[in-house]
Amino acid sequence: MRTSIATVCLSGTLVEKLHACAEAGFDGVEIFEPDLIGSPASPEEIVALAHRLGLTLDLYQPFRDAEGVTEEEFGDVLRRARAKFRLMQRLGIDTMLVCSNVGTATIDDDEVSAAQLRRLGDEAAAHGVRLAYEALAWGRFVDDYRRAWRIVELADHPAVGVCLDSFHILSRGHDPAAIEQIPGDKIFFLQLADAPALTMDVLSWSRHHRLFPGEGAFDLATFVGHCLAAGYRGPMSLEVFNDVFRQTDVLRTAKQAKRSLTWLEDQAARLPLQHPRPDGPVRLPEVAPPVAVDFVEVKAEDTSDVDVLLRQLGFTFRGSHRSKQVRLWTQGAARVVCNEQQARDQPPTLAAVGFEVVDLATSAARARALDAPAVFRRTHARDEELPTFRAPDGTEVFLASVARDEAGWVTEFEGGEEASAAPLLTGVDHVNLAQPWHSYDEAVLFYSSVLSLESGSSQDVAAPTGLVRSQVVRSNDGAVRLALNVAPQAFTHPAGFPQHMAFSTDDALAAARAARSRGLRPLPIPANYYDDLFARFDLDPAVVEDMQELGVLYDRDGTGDFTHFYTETVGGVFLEVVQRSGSYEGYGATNASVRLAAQHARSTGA
Ligand SMILES: O=C(O)c1ccc(O)c(O)c1
Ligand SMILES: [Mg+2]
Repeated sequence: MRTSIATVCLSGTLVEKLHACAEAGFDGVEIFEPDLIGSPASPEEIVALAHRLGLTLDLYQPFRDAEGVTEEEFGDVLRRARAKFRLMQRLGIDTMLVCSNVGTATIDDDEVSAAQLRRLGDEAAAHGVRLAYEALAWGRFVDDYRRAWRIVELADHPAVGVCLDSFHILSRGHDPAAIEQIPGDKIFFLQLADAPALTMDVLSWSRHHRLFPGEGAFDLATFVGHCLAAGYRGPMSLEVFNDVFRQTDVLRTAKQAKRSLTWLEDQAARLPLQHPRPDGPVRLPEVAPPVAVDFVEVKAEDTSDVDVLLRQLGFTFRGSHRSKQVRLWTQGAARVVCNEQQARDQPPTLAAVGFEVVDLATSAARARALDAPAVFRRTHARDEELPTFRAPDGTEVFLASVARDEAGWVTEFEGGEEASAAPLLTGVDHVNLAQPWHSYDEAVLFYSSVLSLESGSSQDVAAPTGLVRSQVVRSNDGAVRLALNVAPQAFTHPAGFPQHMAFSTDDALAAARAARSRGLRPLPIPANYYDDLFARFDLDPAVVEDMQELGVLYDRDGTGDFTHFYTETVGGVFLEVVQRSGSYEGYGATNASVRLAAQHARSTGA
């Protein structure tokens, strides 16, 4: 399907925006009026540039406060509209978005609004223009797309149709199913935006927090499905007002936007549609989510502090790579690679995560179809070249075939020991990746779309230096879980906000005891925490005493419980050991804020 994007989604000047939209692969743009008014380029220059870039100009917007006004006021509406129609002729744009009246409406009467839109339609038609009437969620009288359609139906004018904007419909909780009652050729335009689930007034929500599809909580696939079933034939266009995207790199945001539409088109294509259109929607290569984390890589000039922690947690040193400065540690199914190549002056960070996928070729094709940037580096652990992509946070994502011959690359490591036959730690439970504030939403979309993971709701965890926003993307069966955390702004030092990997165990207390016997000093947890544990849960005092002694934390909900402990942080990395019982699916959010305070105390000595 044709793709389009409103210029308001992006940072920069109108000319910069057009270049970025074209480079990201959009077919067209919506010209957001303030971008044009503020541009030194004439309408004719904009047309020439768009033509040269291969972009169509699909929509001019917005035209405000047109209907439901007094006759006297309407005279001025017509005067304003004529000026805009002449401008649109210069721009060669044939569709103008008219949003429902917010500021000047005094007449709450569909007949009056319809008659005014009809007269505006006559004027538009005389200029070769059509009007797409959009119900803003905060419109004075018209704030529901079903009412906007009723007015358009009453107006009964060939140049008057509706514009459907997912935000205005889904933010109000309006059922999009009635879209199917609108004839497809009366849906003149379709604007798409996602948004996080927030409880706030819709105007602020819309103007500051919209997201690209796949980054928020709206069910946009179903929404688009209704539009396609209605017979909509126009472009899928993005209209996202967002405080972050207004200031991030224009090309990067445009590419993220395009990825979101590619993902959404695929989601919509999966729905059984009554009226599939001849030009799509296009499917992506379909892949199952990864079945496991293959390995996690720590990179540093000197990883020896991490090696010590791994040894204390019971990992076995499996050897050094025969040709590279890389060491392999394993325990159960968990593999950690310590990489000292090309890391001069770098403290330890989580640099890469490998994922085991069932169908390597198709997973790589999907990543490429979503324009995931390829990384070319010699794989540290094997001679075969694994498909590798760079996530928005800089993490390198390796794809490895679950069916490959494991012995192959492990034998490239020499001088190591035999893996333990009875490991206390059994695998990787989750990997926690710190996100720069400006690429968090992009990361949610990247990991969920490229790896076919599902994103849950986001949570805020209090730290002494700020709130840490956290969202998990995971496979349905929980075998792969990534926790994406936005670091508070205070974390600007080189190691950044600490990241961690959590290993699973069937007995966290035993694992903590064994680690202690190997010299591990767990992250110290305040006594107050254990006093509070008694208040939260009816626990055996002897068990809590053990927990306190070993720095072990505990959580429980209606589904099961969670017992876990943390190592100290080295550079930008720490390790966690977790035991899930019953069907507990959380991450101990209450405990995470205790952990953040403890880490803060350790780093400041306070
Ligand atoms: O926030 C606004 O005013 C506004 C303007 C035009 C739109 O298409 C829209 O959805 C919102
Ligand atoms: Mg809109």
